[in-house]
Amino acid sequence: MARTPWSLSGALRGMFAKPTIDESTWEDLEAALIGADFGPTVTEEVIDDLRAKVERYRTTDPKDLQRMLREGIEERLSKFDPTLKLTERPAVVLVVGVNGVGKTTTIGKFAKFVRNFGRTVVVGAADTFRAAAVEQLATWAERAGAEIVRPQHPGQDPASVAFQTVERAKREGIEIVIIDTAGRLQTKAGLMDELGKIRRVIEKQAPIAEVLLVLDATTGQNGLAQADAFLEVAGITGLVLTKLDGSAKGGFVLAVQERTGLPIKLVGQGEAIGDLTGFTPHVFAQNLVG
Ligand SMILES: Nc1nc2c(ncn2[C@@H]2O[C@H](COP(=O)(O)OP(=O)(O)OP(=O)(O)O)[C@@H](O)[C@H]2O)c(=O)[nH]1
Repeated sequence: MARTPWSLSGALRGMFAKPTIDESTWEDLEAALIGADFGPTVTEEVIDDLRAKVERYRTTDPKDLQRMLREGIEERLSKFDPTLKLTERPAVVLVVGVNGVGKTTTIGKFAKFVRNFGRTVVVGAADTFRAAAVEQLATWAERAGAEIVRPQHPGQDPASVAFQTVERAKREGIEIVIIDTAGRLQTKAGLMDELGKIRRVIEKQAPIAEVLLVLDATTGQNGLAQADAFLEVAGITGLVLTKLDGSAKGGFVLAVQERTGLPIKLVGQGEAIGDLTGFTPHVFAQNLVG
């Protein structure tokens, strides 16, 4: 498998090349985990757990340590359920996040992702203040083979666009609804008002299946702070990590789930329409640790 920029294999190479586990092994491991944005708490827990296992199994072989690290990370990642719940018809998905994290691109890729499973899709452009954003979304929708509902005039109430999108899905029997929302909201109260209103008008017609928060993996745990307001008010059901292809912060993937208590459901690793996948802990742990 191709090496990813977030793989630990480079940082751990020296350590696993040694004949036996010694004190410097633990120092190298700690530096590698901190460098990969696992954060101090997770790093300490992972190392304590590994030290205990090394002692219990009386091993001195770095290869065993590598396997135990991989299994330990997989186990922690697997505590969260990455399955998208899209069984309702229509299944309404709200997509939220701060500007620039890759929200529009993600919606385009996600539309394509569900189209690949043979589902019909309509996208709602409820980020109504920027005409350019609506056009960008329309381009992605077309590429994905999805319908789009646009605002009838700039600045139209986002909730009314969301309403019209769900209405159209019901009228035309479209299976999946994806609603784009504005990322540039100044205050938590403003965010709460706008998202609250969008939710209420949607729920008059259909339950909301998923609320996905998009996060940029290159900003890692620092970027998470910007999304705090969404975490507090938006009723998030899952996370989407974008730009993992350009990120050295593989540990963020574990840290973000544990810090938010929310599962990662989708991962973006490139700018092309096919560069979005579901999240599989086993595959991720394998690529991360080697
Ligand atoms: N390498 C890489 N680039 C990505 C990925 N996802 C998005 N991008 C890029 O990130 C930039 C921002 O993406 P947008 O989709 O416009 O982000 P947005 O959050 O909608 O931003 P606004 O439109 O400003 O709200 C674009 O240049 C995308 O091509 C990814 O998974 N990998």
